[in-house]
Amino acid sequence: MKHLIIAAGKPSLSYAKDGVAEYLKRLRRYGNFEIKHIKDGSSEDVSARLLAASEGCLRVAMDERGESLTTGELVTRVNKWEMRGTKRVAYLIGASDGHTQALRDRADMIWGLSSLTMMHELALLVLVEQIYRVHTIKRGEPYHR
Ligand SMILES: C[S@@+](CC[C@H](N)C(=O)[O-])C[C@H]1O[C@@H](n2cnc3c(N)ncnc32)[C@H](O)[C@@H]1O
Repeated sequence: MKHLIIAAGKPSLSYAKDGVAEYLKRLRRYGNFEIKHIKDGSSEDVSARLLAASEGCLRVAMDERGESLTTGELVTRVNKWEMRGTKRVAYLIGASDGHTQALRDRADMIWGLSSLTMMHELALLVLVEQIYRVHTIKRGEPYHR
């Protein structure tokens, strides 16, 4: 299953950029992971671009008001998607004013990393760390302890 992360705006915080690059590098040996940065703008424009870029994917809208999962529950969710034959999952990180209702309505899941509002680049970093953590758990590797 391919994991595609789509985020609005180019990364500008060097520490977040470095962290994301590090986890993406580590993830290489676990499968197919990609981060796509789309043009920033209003919620309407960004949500429309996120929907277009995630066509055909199982959509996970990242949102602080979303469902809260433990890492173990996330492993179960990823396993379930794989067992159902999902080919591509897209995690959607929104603009400064968040996602539109139209995007929420078309999401298969709305996931909150915490109930704190984070800058989109920090949300991206926490997201890739969790995706990395999930894959080390699936392989029985010690990182997750
Ligand atoms: C600055 S936040 C937008 C906050 C905006 N006020 C809202 O109502 O959604 C930019 C993006 O980062 C992501 N984000 C920020 N905090 C998050 C969290 N705790 N969980 C999941 N995603 C988060 C979301 O995708 C959000 O659209």
